[in-house]
Amino acid sequence: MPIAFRKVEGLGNDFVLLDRLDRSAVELARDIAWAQANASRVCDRRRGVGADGILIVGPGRGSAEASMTVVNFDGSRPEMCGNGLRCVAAYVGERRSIEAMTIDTDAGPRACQITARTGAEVSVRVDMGPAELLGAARPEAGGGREFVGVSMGNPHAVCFVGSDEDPEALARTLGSALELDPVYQPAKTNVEFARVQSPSAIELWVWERGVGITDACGTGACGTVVAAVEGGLVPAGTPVAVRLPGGVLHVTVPADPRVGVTMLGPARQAFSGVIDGSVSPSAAESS
Ligand SMILES: N[C@@H](CCC[C@H](N)C(=O)O)C(=O)O
Repeated sequence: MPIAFRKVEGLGNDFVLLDRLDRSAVELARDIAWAQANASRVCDRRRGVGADGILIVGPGRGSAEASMTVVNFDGSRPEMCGNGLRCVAAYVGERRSIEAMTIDTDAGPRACQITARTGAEVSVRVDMGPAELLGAARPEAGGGREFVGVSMGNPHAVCFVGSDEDPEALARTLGSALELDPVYQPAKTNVEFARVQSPSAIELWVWERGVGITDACGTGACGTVVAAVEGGLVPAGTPVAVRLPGGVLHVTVPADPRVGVTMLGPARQAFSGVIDGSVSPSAAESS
């Protein structure tokens, strides 16, 4: 069966979006299972469409306009995805001709507001919901560094580095081992290496659970600013520019992060296409 999709991205964190707005609960569950079983093939950058994950846009519950289910590259199902949520809001906004909406996620309903349109790019402000501080840890794989645990619905371990360390190199060399470190089992974790550049700017590299290094991570940006506010590195209540490899997200954390974190950033549809049903086997399977 041919499968129509849209390719969407937020700061280069890219997804295959499947529109399932008119599906029943049973059909939606079947499509999510298909996505989980085929994610690494569909998302393969040489043999498939190429993406960090799959977004399944289903009908909303209650007053929500839609639901978002996220599937990571490796087929796992995370609770939340900030960049994905902006992409879904932009898509639902276009389909329904609305600017404000609520999207159900596996971490709860999230309010989204389209704030601007510039050509193909849409700016979306998202209420990312409450953050939860999970405490500090010194995981074995971290070489003695301290990581602050933050939940944005999904788990993050944030490490602040000084000017003598390179956050990109640390994310690339330590990310995988930290994701799988015994301290973070069984859920595993997303891993952030951040450098505070000023009270209103943070440089950030993220190793994403179930994916690897990505160009940007919305929940990672929010979790990092929550950890920075908690540590007194940036003030609460004012926007912080989080500079990721793919661009900038603006994150505001209130004095009490349990009240709700807001994130502002772009979303864009890159192209649309059809998966013809013969997605190539992954390199691992064919070798
Ligand atoms: N890229 C996302 C996060 C996607 C989920 C993450 N890999 C996890 O497993 O928690 C974002 O923009 O937040």
